[in-house]
Amino acid sequence: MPGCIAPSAPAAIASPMRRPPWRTREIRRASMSENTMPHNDADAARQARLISLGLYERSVEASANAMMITSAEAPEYAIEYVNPAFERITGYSAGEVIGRNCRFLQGDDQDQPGLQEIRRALAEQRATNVVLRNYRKDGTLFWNHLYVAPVEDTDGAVTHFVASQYDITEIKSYEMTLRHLATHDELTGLANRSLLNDHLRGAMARAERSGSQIWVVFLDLDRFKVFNDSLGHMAGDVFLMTIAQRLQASLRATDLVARLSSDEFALVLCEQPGHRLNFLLLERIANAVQQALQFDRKDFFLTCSMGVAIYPADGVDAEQLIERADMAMFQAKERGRNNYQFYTDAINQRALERMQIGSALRAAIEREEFVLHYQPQLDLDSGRVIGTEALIRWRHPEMGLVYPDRFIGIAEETGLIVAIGDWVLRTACQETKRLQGLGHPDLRVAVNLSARQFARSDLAHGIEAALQDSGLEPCCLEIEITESLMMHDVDGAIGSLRALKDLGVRLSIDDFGTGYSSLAYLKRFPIDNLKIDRSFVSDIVSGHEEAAIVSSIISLAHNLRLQVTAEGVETEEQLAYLRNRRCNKMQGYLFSKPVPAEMLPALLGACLPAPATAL
Ligand SMILES: Nc1nc2c(ncn2[C@@H]2O[C@@H]3COP(=O)(O)O[C@H]4[C@@H](O)[C@H](n5cnc6c(=O)[nH]c(N)nc65)O[C@@H]4COP(=O)(O)O[C@H]3[C@H]2O)c(=O)[nH]1
Repeated sequence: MPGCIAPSAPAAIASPMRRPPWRTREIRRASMSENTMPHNDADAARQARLISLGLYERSVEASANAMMITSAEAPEYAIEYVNPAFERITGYSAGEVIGRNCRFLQGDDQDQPGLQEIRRALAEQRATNVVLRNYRKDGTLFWNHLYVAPVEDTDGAVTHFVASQYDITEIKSYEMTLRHLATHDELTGLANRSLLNDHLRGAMARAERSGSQIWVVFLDLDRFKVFNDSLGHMAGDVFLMTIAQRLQASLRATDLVARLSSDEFALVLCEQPGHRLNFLLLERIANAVQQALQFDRKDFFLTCSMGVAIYPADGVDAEQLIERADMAMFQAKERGRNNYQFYTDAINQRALERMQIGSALRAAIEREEFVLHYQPQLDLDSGRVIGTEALIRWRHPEMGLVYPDRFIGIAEETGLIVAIGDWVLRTACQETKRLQGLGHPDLRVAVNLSARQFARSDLAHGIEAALQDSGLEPCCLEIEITESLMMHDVDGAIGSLRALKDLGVRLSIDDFGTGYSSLAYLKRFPIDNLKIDRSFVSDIVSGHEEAAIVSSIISLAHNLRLQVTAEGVETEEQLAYLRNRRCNKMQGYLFSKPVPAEMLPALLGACLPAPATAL
């Protein structure tokens, strides 16, 4: 049989034979019937006739499947007969194989579970079937579904084994293709999440035995979406394939790289004896990602953020390790991207809080737990309040007053920001209209818009509805959009801004100076106002660089006929500096913190002190 029992003595080489030497149970019965059974037994007579015609023999010869008959004598089980199909499939002639044990069909590939089953079946003289990897004479692999059965003589003693072989290579390769598809990412050919989980579980079992560590790295490409959206999906695919190859090239063969979703990858790094895992490996990975990517004969550069969870310290099951590495990656993103973070309990705590906030936010909309505070904005020439900025707060039943930095990002991720933003817009318009009726007819209000709101096609329609329902004049509403939000898709932003401008509302760029505005774009945006970010204002008196930036923003804005608002003004010195540079408006704790709507009337009549001597 293929692969049976190691020979101890050389096999007796029988002469090549074509005649099958067996008698199966039926044949035996039939042949007996010729001599011993009554002539009126029609079945027995038919059997006997078939034998006399040599039909069995010729059928075996004609079979499309390989057939082989071996002696039942251990240990060699020498081949006594092979049919023409065997010769065709294996490439061996009958003369080359007769007398040999058939283990040559497996070559060096002897460690196959099927072979052990065959050995057992031969020893126990019973039938069995197994699948084996066999090799043709020219060395090529074929998958063999082998069926083996004992053949008895007239006395019931097993004298031979007969084996029929089915070449199932095609089915196997189809099966393997299906398995590959089910466990690999189609675009990059990397492992997918299911293979990652299996691999990680295996690696953990090995690491437990050897007492070594595993690092699970969650890697996310920074701003990949911007590239994908602006250059097109073809460029995105090229980048992903290149990065997949680079990641694989920067790791060892025992490590694994998987692609989890569009621009997310997971790496399983296993410690090898004498080589501790260390941060240099992470730097090598970051460096591989950072190399120039080519598309359309141009160079592009991407960075990545990574989170690391360590087995066994940070978790002992695969899903948990991946999840914790993901949390750490999120922290790396929050810390400004292009860096890596190791998982800590504090990160877990933050992630839990984010989850709690996320689910509580849903209920907050229905329970009307949000409230707007308003921070006055003042004209620096007259010193008078000309408007306010509406800033959302959440009156959480247990957490108390929650500030937007803790929940706006989560609302943005979950999509709840659309409903929240709509509420802010309507409430700000209504409350401002009410204040106008209290003797401040020109009072304006500025409202922040999030990325998701800005991306909605019905944005202008929503704003128009809020204005109509409240009765507020469009010129009294200022929409604030952050600089980075507009730079993601400049042409799209220009289109959306024009639609808003057509309504008659004022437009302002928030946090100006923190993004990466190309100043060339600025004049293409139909905007009215630039708000200088608080981080520059806070250092204008002490920091030369910040002062120079603020000065340049003001003159740039004036050249483009835009107004400028400085936010976060806290001191008289800052105010004096801004007045001196002819900044138009200010907002900050120096005059007032954001206050509830009820407290605004008392502030609206107040004034900034008159300018002192110029700086
Ligand atoms: N240290 C200091 N801080 C000052 C001073 N003057 C004003 N601030 C704070 O600076 C932030 C100004 O708002 P922002 O830049 O639009 O930044 C806002 C805005 O981006 C976002 N946000 C607030 N309300 C909304 C909203 O209704 N919708 C959206 N999408 N975002 C909002 O949350 C951010 C933070 O809001 P707040 O916590 O209210 O923080 C406010 C305000 O309280 C000052 O003199 N010193």
